[in-house]
Amino acid sequence: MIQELIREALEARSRAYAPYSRFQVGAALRCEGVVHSGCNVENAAYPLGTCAEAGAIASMVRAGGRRIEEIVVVGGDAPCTPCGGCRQKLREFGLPDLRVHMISPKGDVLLTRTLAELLPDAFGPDHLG
Ligand SMILES: O=c1ccn([C@H]2C[C@H](O)[C@@H](CO)O2)c(=O)[nH]1
Ligand SMILES: [Zn+2]
Repeated sequence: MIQELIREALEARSRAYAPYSRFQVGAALRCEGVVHSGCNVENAAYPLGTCAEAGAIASMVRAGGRRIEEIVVVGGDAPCTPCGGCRQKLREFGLPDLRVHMISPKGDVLLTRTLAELLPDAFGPDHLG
């Protein structure tokens, strides 16, 4: 189960475009049994760079998916915890109990957190009723 996500996250990371930070990130999520992945894509206009999580979410939405069931993120040797913006993007399609696994470049799980732990008292789609 998580093994496929780990494999795909590592594969995505190998395609990252990160010439400025040199920090390559990959993410892979499962939605209705289908795995979607993404990598960070930086830009010479620095603020326009996009995160790996955003790429995986865009792939899921393009395929018609709306619910993230589990996600794996891989960056460097320390757990690559999603940035604040990505936590909010995950909230759009993930329930508070969504498991976010952070793995090492070797594929070992370093840290697992729920989305609620990463983004407590989140503002989400429910607020707009
Ligand atoms: O969870 C994260 C954290 C960082 N990055 C990217 C953004 C930027 O390209 C590089 C350095 O911050 O890593 C991600 O893609 N996901
Ligand atoms: Zn991010």
